[in-house]
Amino acid sequence: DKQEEDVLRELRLFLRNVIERLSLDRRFRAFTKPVDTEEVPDYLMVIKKPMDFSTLLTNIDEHKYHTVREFMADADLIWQNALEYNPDNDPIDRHIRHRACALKDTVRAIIRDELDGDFERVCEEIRESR
Ligand SMILES: COC(=O)N1C[C@@H]2C[C@@H]3O[C@]2(Cc2nccnc23)C1
Repeated sequence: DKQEEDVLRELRLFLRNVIERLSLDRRFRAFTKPVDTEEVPDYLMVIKKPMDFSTLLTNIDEHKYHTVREFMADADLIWQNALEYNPDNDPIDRHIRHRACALKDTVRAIIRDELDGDFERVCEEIRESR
């Protein structure tokens, strides 16, 4: 109904704003677009569900996320994939893992500080009612 659509629209606005702020952070540049599987031919053999900020935005615009929890499941893939694909003890891998951990902490801090628990509970109620 109208009020429920207003809640879901507010959710999309919040999620878009989170991604926009992450995309402005130069530490997270490697996470803004899908890993180029022509440059990295084995990527899809290792990583079963690639994810990046541009794909999250597309998913938001396609109304794929009805709760912050559903969004977080995909957002977490970004840093989880980076830790999985870049495990080596060399400076390049360690650098991207450091950024992946920074992304994990930053997303959690934004959600903790800016998401009202009552708002997420309303989103979960709407999703369960459908
Ligand atoms: C989130 O980003 C990543 O997990 N990666 C892993 C890939 C391996 C390495 O760095 C990435 C891109 C790349 N392209 C060309 C040659 N080598 C690389 C970015």
